[in-house]
Amino acid sequence: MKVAYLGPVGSYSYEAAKRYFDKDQELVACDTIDDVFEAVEENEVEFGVVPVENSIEGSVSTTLDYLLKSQVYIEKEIILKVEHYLCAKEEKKQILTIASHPQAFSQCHDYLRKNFKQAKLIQVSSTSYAARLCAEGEVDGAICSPFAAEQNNLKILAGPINQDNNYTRFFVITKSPNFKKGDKNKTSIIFSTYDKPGSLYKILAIFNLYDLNLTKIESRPAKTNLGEYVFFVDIEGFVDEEDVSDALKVVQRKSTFFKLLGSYSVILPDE
Ligand SMILES: O=C(O)C(=O)C[C@]1(C(=O)O)C=C[C@@H](O)C=C1
Repeated sequence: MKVAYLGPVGSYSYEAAKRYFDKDQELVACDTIDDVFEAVEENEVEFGVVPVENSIEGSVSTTLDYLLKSQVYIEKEIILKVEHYLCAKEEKKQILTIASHPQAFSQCHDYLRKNFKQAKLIQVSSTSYAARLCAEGEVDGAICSPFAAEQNNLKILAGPINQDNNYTRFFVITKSPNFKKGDKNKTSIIFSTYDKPGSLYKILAIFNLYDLNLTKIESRPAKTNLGEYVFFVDIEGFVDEEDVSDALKVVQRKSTFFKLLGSYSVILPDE
């Protein structure tokens, strides 16, 4: 079985994939999140692993947009504690350019403002690719994990340099889902509603009626007209539970658009 992830080896997406899949699965590195979704959609791989949300920086919009437009489902959620380090080829090198993923730069914003206000920040597709560029001498420093630093023979100059409580959620996506219940379960949907007073309130009232806890609600542009939105909602509970399935039936009836993204269990971070 093949599993696509945002590569190269040593990205946090790689670490997330390693947490869920065992050695028998072949991990296939992709250059971008778009490539991961396309590899799954085009049946080149059975599964993909993509970052979806970070506790400091919020949602990964590319992932949300693909969840909306592609025919893939969420099979599992993996939460990782993310600790970023500033790494370089040599300890004494002056750091004028630093490469990393935009999410990682945001998660280390305070440290960078304080210590590297003058440095040029170069956004690249993943933290492990940043480590590779640094090893190749393209940039002076990289923000990445200790594992990515080790893979690329980089030295750790400082870290963890991210803000506290830095966690990222990853989804395992697939075209043929096998919704399996675990200890901690969630169900994710996308819906849109009418452009009328109280429409969103009425949908939220359904969750209230069935006593369901929402763990996330976020609006994204529907990409139709300015001011039209879709809502991404995560609900605590599994689709085979009566309250969840009954609530979703009513939500679907009251929505102008409805998509079930999946019902899945969550792998919590190692502390
Ligand atoms: O660059 C990586 O290592 C990734 O897996 C991407 C990503 C992200 O997009 O959120 C994953 C986890 C961290 O929050 C920073 C970057």
